[in-house]
Amino acid sequence: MMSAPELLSSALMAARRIVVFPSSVELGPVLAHLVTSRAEKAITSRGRFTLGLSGGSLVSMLGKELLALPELDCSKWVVGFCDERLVPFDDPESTYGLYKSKLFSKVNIPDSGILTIDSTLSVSECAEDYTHKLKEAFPDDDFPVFDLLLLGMGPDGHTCSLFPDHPLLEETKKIVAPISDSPKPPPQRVTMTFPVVNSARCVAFVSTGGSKAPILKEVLEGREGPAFPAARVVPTNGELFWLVDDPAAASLTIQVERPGSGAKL
Ligand SMILES: O=C(O)[C@H](O)[C@@H](O)[C@H](O)[C@H](O)COP(=O)(O)O
Repeated sequence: MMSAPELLSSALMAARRIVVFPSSVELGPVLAHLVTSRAEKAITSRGRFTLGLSGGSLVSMLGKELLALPELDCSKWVVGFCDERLVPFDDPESTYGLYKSKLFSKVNIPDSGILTIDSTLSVSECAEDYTHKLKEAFPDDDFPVFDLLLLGMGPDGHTCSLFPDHPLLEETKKIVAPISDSPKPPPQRVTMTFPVVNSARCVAFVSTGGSKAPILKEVLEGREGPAFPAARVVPTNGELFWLVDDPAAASLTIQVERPGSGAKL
């Protein structure tokens, strides 16, 4: 018989869907469909779609795949950033700057629907200012409940700007936290905290490439010692997807889904 913690852990695993594609070519359109299907559902239920974005390879993938859709309507989207680097928007390291050139400038998201950081502030003021913007956008929630958060994972198991062994992993009160010692440059950033990430209605990780295989195995199949930040993403009431390609999934021994072409999540 399973113990209570084992039962809980197996229930959590059951809610998690690991979906493996041969490559980004097949993964991309499924990701785009996940975004638009959750958008449609959210707009029908609540009149708007709230989406949290991350940097890394997601920027180009989303730019390409969303712009390939024939009738993309983003007029009711509210977009925030799961984390952001404290650099000016025209700096090549700015996540907002990259999304602006690859996506925002080409779709009809209203400027008022894009929740950006103020990069002129100090890192702690920037976190407070971004907290204020999120509270205004989600006045009814203790922690903002995004319809969909798109996350990446670094080779060290970080997600958002929540890095292994960092005190921010234990944050339970703040919505947004400053970080000034990020192990990955640039060092100054702001990040959503776990209470926000785990409040989302749906969270989808996108992780591709063979360099992710060892960490993906540890994150998804467990390891001795403290869980990696990416493994601590377990939405309380929401869906959790891991969309990965074959090279990233190469070391996995747990059960995964391998959908055929035209799959919808
Ligand atoms: O702020 C950052 O330094 C990056 O955005 C980073 O957190 C990225 O999201 C992951 O490293 C995943 O990167 P890939 O999507 O390229 O795998």
